[in-house]
Amino acid sequence: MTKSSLDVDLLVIGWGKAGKTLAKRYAATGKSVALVERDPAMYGGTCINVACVPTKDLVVSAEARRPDDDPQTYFTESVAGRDDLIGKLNAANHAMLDGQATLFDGEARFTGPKEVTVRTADGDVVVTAQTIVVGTGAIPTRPDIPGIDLPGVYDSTTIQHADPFPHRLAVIGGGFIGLEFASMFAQFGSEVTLLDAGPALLPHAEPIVAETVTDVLTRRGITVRNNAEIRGIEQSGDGLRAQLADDGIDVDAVLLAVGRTPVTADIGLDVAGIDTDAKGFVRVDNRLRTSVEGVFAVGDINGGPQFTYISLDDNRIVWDQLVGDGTRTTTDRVAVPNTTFITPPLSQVGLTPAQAQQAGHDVLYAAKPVAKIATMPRPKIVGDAEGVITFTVDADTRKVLGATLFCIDSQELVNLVALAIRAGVTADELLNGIWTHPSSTEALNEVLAELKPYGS
Ligand SMILES: Cc1cc2nc3c(=O)[nH]c(=O)nc-3n(C[C@H](O)[C@H](O)[C@H](O)COP(=O)(O)OP(=O)(O)OC[C@H]3O[C@@H](n4cnc5c(N)ncnc54)[C@H](O)[C@@H]3O)c2cc1C
Ligand SMILES: NC(=O)c1ccc[n+]([C@@H]2O[C@H](COP(=O)([O-])OP(=O)(O)OC[C@H]3O[C@@H](n4cnc5c(N)ncnc54)[C@H](O)[C@@H]3O)[C@@H](O)[C@H]2O)c1
Repeated sequence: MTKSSLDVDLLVIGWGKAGKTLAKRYAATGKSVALVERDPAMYGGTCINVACVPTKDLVVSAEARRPDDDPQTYFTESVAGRDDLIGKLNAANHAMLDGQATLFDGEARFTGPKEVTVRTADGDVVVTAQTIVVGTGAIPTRPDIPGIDLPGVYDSTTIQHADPFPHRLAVIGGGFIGLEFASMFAQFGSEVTLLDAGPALLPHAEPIVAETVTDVLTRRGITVRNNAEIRGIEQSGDGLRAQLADDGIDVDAVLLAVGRTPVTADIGLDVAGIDTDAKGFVRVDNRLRTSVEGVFAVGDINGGPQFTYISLDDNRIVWDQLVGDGTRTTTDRVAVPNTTFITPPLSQVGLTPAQAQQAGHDVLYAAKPVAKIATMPRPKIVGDAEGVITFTVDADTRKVLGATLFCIDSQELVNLVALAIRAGVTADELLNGIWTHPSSTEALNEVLAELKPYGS
C-alpha cells in the first residue's frame, strides 16, 4: 500500500447537504477543495439516497395504490421506481462535483488537529487543510432490545428493500420515521402496529392535533400502542414475535425507528481534540465552530435539528465565515417549520398555544377540522378531507406565533406561514389575503376568523 499526501484549502468529510454545497461553492471561487465519501451508494448524502427523497417517493406510490393491487407486487414495482430515481440522483450528485474538487472514495479519520487520513482502495492519503468541515451524518440507533439482529428486523434504510413484503409489521418508535413508515406501509397493504414508549403520540403537539392524528392512523387500520415496553424480539414460526411487558405481537417484520445516532465515534475526533457531548454530538458554538480552530461540524452530528434544510442552513453559516463577514449564526433561525409525511402531511411551525402562554403571550387560538372548512374545497376535490388546522396568535399585536397544519398540501402551506411569522404578518393580513382558488391556502380565509382567547 502506498501513502500519499495532499494539502487543500477546504476538506469536507461526508457528502451530505451542507458538505457538498460548501464544496461546490468554495471550489467555484478557485479554492482547492477535497471531499471524502466512504460509500459510493451515498454520493449526495443520506437525504437523497436513503432518507427524504426515496421515502417520499415510496409514500407517493403507497398513496396511489388501489385496494385491488397485490401488496407484494405493488411494493416490488414501487421499490423499482424508487431505485431508478435514486440511481439518477446519486449519479447527478457525483457529476456535480466531479472535476470541481478532489473526490476520495474512502473512510476519513482525524490523525491530527488539522490532519485527516483517508483510507482508499489504493492506499492511505494524508490530507491537511486550512479549513475542515465534518458532516458525517447519523445512522439509525440500535436500541438495547434482545433479538434486533434477527432477519426481518429492519431499520429505515433496509426496510425500503424489504423482501418479502411484510404483511404484518410492528413499528417501534412513534417519531418522524415511525409515523411516516407506519402510514406508508399501511397504505401498501400491511397490517401495522405502532409501538411507542411514550404515553401518547406527538407529546409536544396540541391535544386536538395528537388526537386527530391518532384517530386518522387508527381509521387507516394502524393499531397504536402507547407506553409500549418492548422486552425482546423472537423467532416465532415463519415470523417474529415482539414481546411486550404484558403480551406479544406476531408479525412478519419489525422496523426500528427510535432515533438516529451521530457518526462520530470512529473518526478520530479525540485525536484531533474535537469535543463531543455524552451522546456523541460534536460540541459547536452558534457559528458551528468546534473546539479546534478551523474545524466546523455541520448537519446531523452537531446536535441541531436533524433536517436536510438545517444542514443546508449550516452551509450558509460556515460559508459566511469563509467568504462573508462571519455574523450569521444558528440563533438567527426563526420559525423553522417541519413536516411529518403521513397522509395527509402533518406540518408545524412556531409556538403551540401552550408554549406561547409559557413565553408570556396573551394567546388567541383557532382550531378547525379540515372537513368543516367551507372556503377550502381542495381537500374534497383531492379526496382527502382528513385533518385539522390550528393557529396561535398574540392577542395584543395579532401577529401569528404558530400553526399546525394537518391537511393535504401542508408541506407547502407551512412555508408560507413560516414566512408570515418571520415577517411579523398579522392574523388579519392572512385572513383577508387574496389566495388562489381552489387551493389549500384558502383555509387562512376561514380558520383565522375563529380566533378566541386560548382555553375559553
Ligand atoms: C428515513 C428518513 C427520512 C428523512 N426524511 C427527511 C425529510 O423528509 N426532510 C428532511 O429535511 N429531513 C429528513 N430526514 C433527515 C435528513 O435526511 C438528515 O437530517 C440529513 O440528510 C443530514 O445530512 P448531513 O448533512 O448530516 O449529512 P448526511 O447526508 O447524513 O451525509 C453524511 C455522509 O458522510 C458519510 N460518512 C460518514 N462517515 C464517514 C467517514 N468517516 N469518511 C467519509 N465519509 C463518511 C456518510 O456515508 C454520508 O454519506 C430523514 C432521515 C431519515 C433517516
Ligand atoms: N419528515 C422529516 O423531516 C423527517 C422524516 C424522518 C426523519 N427525520 C429526522 O430523523 C430523526 C430521527 O427520526 P426518528 O423517528 O428515528 O426519531 P424521533 O426522535 O423522531 O422519534 C423516536 C421515537 O421513538 C420512541 N422510542 C424511543 N425508544 C423507544 C423504545 N425503546 N420503544 C418504543 N419507542 C421508543 C420515542 O418515544 C420517539 O417517539 C428525526 O428526529 C428527524 O429529525 C425527519
